[in-house]
Amino acid sequence: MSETGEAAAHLVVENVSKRYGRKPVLEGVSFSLAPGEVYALAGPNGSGKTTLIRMVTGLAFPTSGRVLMLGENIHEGGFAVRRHLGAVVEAPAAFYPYLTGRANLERLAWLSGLAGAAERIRDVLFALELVAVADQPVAGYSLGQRQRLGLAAAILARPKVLVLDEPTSGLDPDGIQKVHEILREQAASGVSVLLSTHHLREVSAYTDRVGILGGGRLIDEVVMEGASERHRLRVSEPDRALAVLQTLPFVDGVERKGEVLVARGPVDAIVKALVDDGHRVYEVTADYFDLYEYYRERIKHV
Ligand SMILES: Nc1ncnc2c1ncn2[C@@H]1O[C@H](COP(=O)(O)OP(=O)(O)OP(=O)(O)O)[C@@H](O)[C@H]1O
Repeated sequence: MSETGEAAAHLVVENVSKRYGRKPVLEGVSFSLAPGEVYALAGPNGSGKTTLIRMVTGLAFPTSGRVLMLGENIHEGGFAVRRHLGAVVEAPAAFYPYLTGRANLERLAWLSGLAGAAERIRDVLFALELVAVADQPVAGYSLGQRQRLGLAAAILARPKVLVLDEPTSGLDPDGIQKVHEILREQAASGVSVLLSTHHLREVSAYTDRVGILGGGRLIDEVVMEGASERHRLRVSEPDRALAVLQTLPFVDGVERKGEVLVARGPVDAIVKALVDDGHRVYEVTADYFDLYEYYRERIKHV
């Protein structure tokens, strides 16, 4: 749950469950996104990521629970709610193949009543590096160009919530970088971004939280900021140091890995506590949090 509180949240998924016939796909999924927050959904094939994304965008209905976008129920609010939403749910997004990329965007801008459309279209085509192909029919676009046009269309009307199912699938490394750059920029300008991904190492650099789906439930939520506050410490008498750290209230988890201790918490205070207790601290290094490794451990027994 967002620390910002639900009143300020751009998106609230509240106890959402989904069944297809008698088959439960999702059960009691809840999370929320504050303005400017990036939330990644991860989970094995078939764990329900696409189903959840389709419900968040109003394309599918929950069997129970609800989805609020800027405080309004997405399934009941009609256009008034959906105008806050930009989404790429099907990859590649559907466009009129015989129209140019620019003409497709013009059509979408017209449908959403966007003011200053020509300039905005120029800007998004530039941002997604599509200027060179903007006036060619979409039928001739590569998969990567189509994917980028999908993202251009999603951000066109300046949504407050951006929802993307696997936004980098099928893209080359440059295309992946481009998409990540755009998502970061969107988040920095206050847009809440929800995406599903199998590429955890790629997104871990800018995701605020990661929800791990398994067996139809949200089995874990990783707060990335906290996760990066881990350090490896090489100390004298690691067993005794471990016992000391375990008693400190500001240490949010500590374990021994061979000859080093891996501790989560404010590193200055941790080192001071050890030195005060008579330990020698030989080495302190930031412990790179490997989201992918963590994810693999978490889903092992699902
Ligand atoms: N329309 C449907 N009717 C019946 N079952 C469905 C339907 N849509 C999805 N499912 C089932 O729901 C489960 C979750 O599917 P979903 O596509 O949401 O998973 P996913 O996490 O997005 O998978 P992937 O990583 O492969 O994209 C699967 O078991 C799937 O077969």
